[in-house]
Amino acid sequence: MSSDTVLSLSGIDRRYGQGETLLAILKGANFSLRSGETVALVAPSGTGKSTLLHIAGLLEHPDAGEVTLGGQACQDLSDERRTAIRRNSVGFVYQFHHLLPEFSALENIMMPQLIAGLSREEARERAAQLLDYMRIGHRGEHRPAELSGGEQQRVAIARAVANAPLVLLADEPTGNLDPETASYVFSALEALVRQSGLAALIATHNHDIARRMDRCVTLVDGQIVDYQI
Ligand SMILES: Nc1ncnc2c1ncn2[C@@H]1O[C@H](COP(=O)(O)OP(=O)(O)OP(=O)(O)O)[C@@H](O)[C@H]1O
Repeated sequence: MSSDTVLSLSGIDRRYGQGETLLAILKGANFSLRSGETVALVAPSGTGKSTLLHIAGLLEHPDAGEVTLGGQACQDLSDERRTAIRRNSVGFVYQFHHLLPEFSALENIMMPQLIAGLSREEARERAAQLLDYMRIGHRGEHRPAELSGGEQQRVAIARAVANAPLVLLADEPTGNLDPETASYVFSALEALVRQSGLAALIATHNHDIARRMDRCVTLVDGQIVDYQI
């Protein structure tokens, strides 16, 4: 593993079901992501993109193999330790925003920072900066339901990077938006990732988005392989 590798997956197996319903989704999959690198994961529906992101982000255990995040091998760690590493090292963005409905945009972005131990003042300042960066600084006091889909997703992106993670994992981050809004929101995400030097693995069906990444990979028969668009 090279010294600037921030995420590596090695020999990952993941199966669901058993007997006649056994589905082998990942079969000895290998992947590594370097510091500051952006990678698109483009693969047909049902081939295991979400599964792969969940395993990479320590939300799910593989049946075999090792996930190394920031140089730390994670497979045999306790759930508490895995949760701590996930909180510090990984930012997630999903297709649907998953913002907490009863909190304002600003509070949603503050939340992971407060959990990480920052003071309210520090968290608020960083959240406000991120909202400004995403060009929705004026919507900070609004709750998610009062925001448009594109605005909600920009808040979710800001929340994902609020703790300055090592890696951003995004699962169809603009999949729920119309093409024009998707392009705008993705540009905001890309600018944020590039500006902060974040490494990102982004699952998308959108080839225009995938082309903007440093490289593309796909899933073929449970393996992660390079993909040319
Ligand atoms: N908990 C589970 N139990 C059983 N099967 C599952 C489970 N989670 C996922 N699968 C199956 O594993 C396969 C891969 O699912 P996954 O969600 O990773 O695919 P995907 O490539 O992200 O799909 P999409 O592009 O449609 O979101 C699918 O066939 C799915 O039905």
